[in-house]
Amino acid sequence: MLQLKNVSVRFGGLTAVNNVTLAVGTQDVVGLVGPNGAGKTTLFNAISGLVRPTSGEITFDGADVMRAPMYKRARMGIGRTFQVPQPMHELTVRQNLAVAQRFGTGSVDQKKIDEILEFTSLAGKAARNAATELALTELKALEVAKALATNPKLLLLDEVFAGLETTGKRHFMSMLKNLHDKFSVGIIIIEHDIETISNLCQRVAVLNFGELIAEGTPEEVFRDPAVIKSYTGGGHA
Ligand SMILES: Nc1ncnc2c1ncn2[C@@H]1O[C@H](COP(=O)(O)OP(=O)(O)OP(=O)(O)O)[C@@H](O)[C@H]1O
Repeated sequence: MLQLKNVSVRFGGLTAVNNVTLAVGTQDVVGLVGPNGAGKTTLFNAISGLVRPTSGEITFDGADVMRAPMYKRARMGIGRTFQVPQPMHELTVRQNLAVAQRFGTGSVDQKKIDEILEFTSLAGKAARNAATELALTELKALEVAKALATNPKLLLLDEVFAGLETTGKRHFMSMLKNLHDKFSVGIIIIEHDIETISNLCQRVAVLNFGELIAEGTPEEVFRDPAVIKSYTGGGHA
């Protein structure tokens, strides 16, 4: 469904993503890992339309999306979260979901919003101000809820576990484990914790200095010497 072919993103002299080729289907839950600065978020930005690749091809359900703006990609089914939660200020949790839903689908469906609020354990917080009245775990859940409200076929999750305490992490883990089945979405998840990735994903892709250096099952990838070297600061594999 998502197909990247030789995608590169350069910022001036820096190549943040280098010639990446990757395919992800609706049934896939793929972990995207790699050291800090490896290009993971930039790759998400390229897929969701926040940055334009310098070269390469991106197709979604067979359609070329390289020049499509973010909202068009959202309407085609590419949803995402941001590393730092970005609730819309002055709006309640429910209103945040309604805005996200309109962005992604063109209309508002309160029944679907109720379902998402329930799934993300935010039903009791629906009337709260999203920017000022939520704890970090709830803000992170709202990021996922907003992405779900856009009705994605493919969901890009950017470090949703970051900063959470053990209980919050456990809660998120069980939510994400059900997410794929409940909403029939493919998932690409950026996450640093190897155990979390191994728990959630059937496949892992590893970036290092913008290059895809390994792809396979968690067992295969995390014992690959090139991957271990990249994680232990060995630089270019
Ligand atoms: N808008 C930008 N302008 C210039 N350089 C950028 C921009 N966005 C990212 N970069 C650079 O591109 C490289 C890749 O960054 P990116 O945030 O994609 O890495 P990452 O793998 O997501 O890192 P982390 O795990 O720390 O979030 C870094 O060197 C970063 O400084």
